[in-house]
Amino acid sequence: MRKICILELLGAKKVRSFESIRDQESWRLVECMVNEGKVTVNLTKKIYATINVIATRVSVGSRCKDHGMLVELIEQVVGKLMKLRGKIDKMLDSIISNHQECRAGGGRAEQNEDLLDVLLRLKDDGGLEFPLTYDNIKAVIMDMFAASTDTASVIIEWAMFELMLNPRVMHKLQGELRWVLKGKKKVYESDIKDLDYLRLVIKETLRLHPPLPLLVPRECREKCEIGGYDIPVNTKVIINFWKIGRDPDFWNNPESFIPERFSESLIDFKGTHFEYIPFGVGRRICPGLTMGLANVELLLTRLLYHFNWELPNGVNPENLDRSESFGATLKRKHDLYLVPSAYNTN
Ligand code: HEM
Repeated sequence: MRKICILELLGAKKVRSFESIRDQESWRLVECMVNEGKVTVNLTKKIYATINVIATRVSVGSRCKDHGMLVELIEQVVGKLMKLRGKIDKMLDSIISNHQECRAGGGRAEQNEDLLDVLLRLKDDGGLEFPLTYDNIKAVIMDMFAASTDTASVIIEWAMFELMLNPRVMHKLQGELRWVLKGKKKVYESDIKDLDYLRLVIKETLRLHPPLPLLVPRECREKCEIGGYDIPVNTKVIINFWKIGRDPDFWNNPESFIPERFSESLIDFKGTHFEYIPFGVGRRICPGLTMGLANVELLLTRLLYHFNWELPNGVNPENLDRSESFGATLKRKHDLYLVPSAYNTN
């Protein structure tokens, strides 16, 4: 299944094929905020809703009549897994049969397939070492929703938080965006390749605020010794990347938000530099890295290029709340409220 994810679902070509979905949904958010004018917005909710719709459309297309309901149920699913399982299962059954009807009528061209189309095609084609069942397919679709929504939205939110706290970085980043994009009325994904500082800002955000701070648990396959302690075989090992990312042995001024620290450095997040593993490492490294970054880069760029941002009345950077919530994903404890004013959108 991991092989299918990497080769068929989450590879660079497939990620590129969803460019128009990322474009439409992040632009919908820009237009909505431009229309609302200069008022305080709950940015947490807006980012989450946008990323969520992108994840849903990418996974099962927009043909699902129960879309809104599905999104709501998925939000609740983490806490109430067993109770909601039956409901979600039914809904996924109905989405699957819609897709099958479409396939029976000739189906979609390969470049227009959503992830569910790909999985159904692989199932029908046969020839897989382990044939796919509908339960397998439903489980993967649920994983795609869950793994792509929280991760990308919390990165964007923490990046916005750090930028409000660090006006120097905000100024430099918006300077880069507006210099490179030279008055464009709308930013596209193809513009993003030239935004070097944006990439450093995302990297630094991932260091201080990794969405999955403890990665996924592992098990020791061999007995070993670490720091004088004997670790028996089969011990569950949890890697605390949050702590590693702030370890003064590896990072100068670890608590400060300094994107430039990555500019002359070869450190990247592909899992070979163990001091920096926001996407994990080894055989279980995140297969959705390209898809996740594509979502983060476009939405963040549009939020920063098309708007200037202020704190709501009465809030100073010093009392911006930085509390984290407890859970598998490192979310903010409280929603982030900011005031956008539109820049160069008409
Ligand atoms: C940009 C945001 C993302 C971040 C920071 C992130 C981070 C991670 C991390 C840290 C792991 C655990 C890796 C390990 O323990 O070595 C992981 C696993 C995983 N991620 Fe992501 N992820 C992101 C986006 C996505 C997306 C968009 C998808 C799918 C559409 C995805 C699918 C998965 C899956 C299926 C696994 C489990 C892989 C396995 O256990 O073999 N992720 N991710």
